[in-house]
Amino acid sequence: MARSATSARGGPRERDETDAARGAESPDGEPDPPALAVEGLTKRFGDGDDAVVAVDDVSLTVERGSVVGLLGPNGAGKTTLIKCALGIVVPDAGSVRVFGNDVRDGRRAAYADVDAMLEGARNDYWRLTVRENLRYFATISGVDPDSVAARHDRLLDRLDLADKADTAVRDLSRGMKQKVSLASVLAGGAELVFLDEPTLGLDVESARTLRAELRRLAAEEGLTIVVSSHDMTTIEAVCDRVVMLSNGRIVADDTVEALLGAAASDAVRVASPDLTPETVADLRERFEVVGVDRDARPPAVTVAAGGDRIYDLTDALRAAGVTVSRAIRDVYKRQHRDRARRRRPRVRG
Ligand SMILES: Nc1ncnc2c1ncn2[C@@H]1O[C@H](COP(=O)(O)OP(=O)(O)OP(=O)(O)O)[C@@H](O)[C@H]1O
Repeated sequence: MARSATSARGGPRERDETDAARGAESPDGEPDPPALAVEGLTKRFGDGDDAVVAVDDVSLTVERGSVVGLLGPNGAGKTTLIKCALGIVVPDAGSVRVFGNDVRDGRRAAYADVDAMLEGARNDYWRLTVRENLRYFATISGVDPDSVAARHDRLLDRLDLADKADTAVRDLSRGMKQKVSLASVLAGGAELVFLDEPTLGLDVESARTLRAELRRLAAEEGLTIVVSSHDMTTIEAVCDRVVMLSNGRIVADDTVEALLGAAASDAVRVASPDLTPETVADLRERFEVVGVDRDARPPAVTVAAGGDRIYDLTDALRAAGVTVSRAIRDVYKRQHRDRARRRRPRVRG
């Protein structure tokens, strides 16, 4: 994947650390609008038979202070969705509101508190030291770097980079460079941060460290984060909520616990008002259907689809026009436990 970078923030403005600590309610007592509200977003690339609908009528709200994961296989539309949200790619249809500001009414206001790391990296300046990079990115974000010096110290400390603060980035390991990328994105005090495949290219250990530090930073700094990944481990470790994309559409939106728990248990109980006997029959041809609950509201089907098979399942559901309301694992576990108990032979003494 190409290395690219962005600063989605608006033009220069005076800003200090008190901005970042804004409350969740406006002075008139009205609840603040969500950090991100995307409505009916569609983006098509190409024309005719070659056209690809990368993002297909996606609506999504991200509340302030939440950490939301966009999960899906390569080509699912995660990067395009993020680029549309950032105004880097112009959608064919739909609207994007950032902290209540419609981006069509003015990018500067909408993106003043937003920053992003795209496609796994940010173009840090390898000849500059770590701290110089943070000061540089704060400056181009419109923030006086001296006013956020304490924040930079804290970031370096949290990311275990303090003793590398005066080292040129080119002399750091791949994992450390990635942490500098993350610190650079956070250097200007953005409140809404998009991280597209933040652990891309990292070895297992570095990825684990970055995930843990990201989770901690999100909690400590009260950030709103949208993280995209094809890797469930990253989403599971960092996010509260997961939005699963397949072929440009949202096929599931639930807590990480519910959705990834379902995948880990090798089965998914899918509830949807769109489930019909025909859909279930189609699913039986490709998957092991271990339970059908037609009387549930909405109806539900439990399908064996562990690991990457969950992507096949979401594709099949999407092809059948089924939008998943909920996916959970406990019912499946209970069913199996009960079935196993029924099958267990009695041992006579
Ligand atoms: N600039 C472009 N021109 C043409 N097609 C594109 C362009 N950008 C993305 N696409 C296509 O749109 C679809 C979604 O791509 P996108 O990069 O958004 O997916 P993704 O989920 O981020 O996957 P990956 O992790 O592989 O980047 C893919 O079929 C991709 O080939």
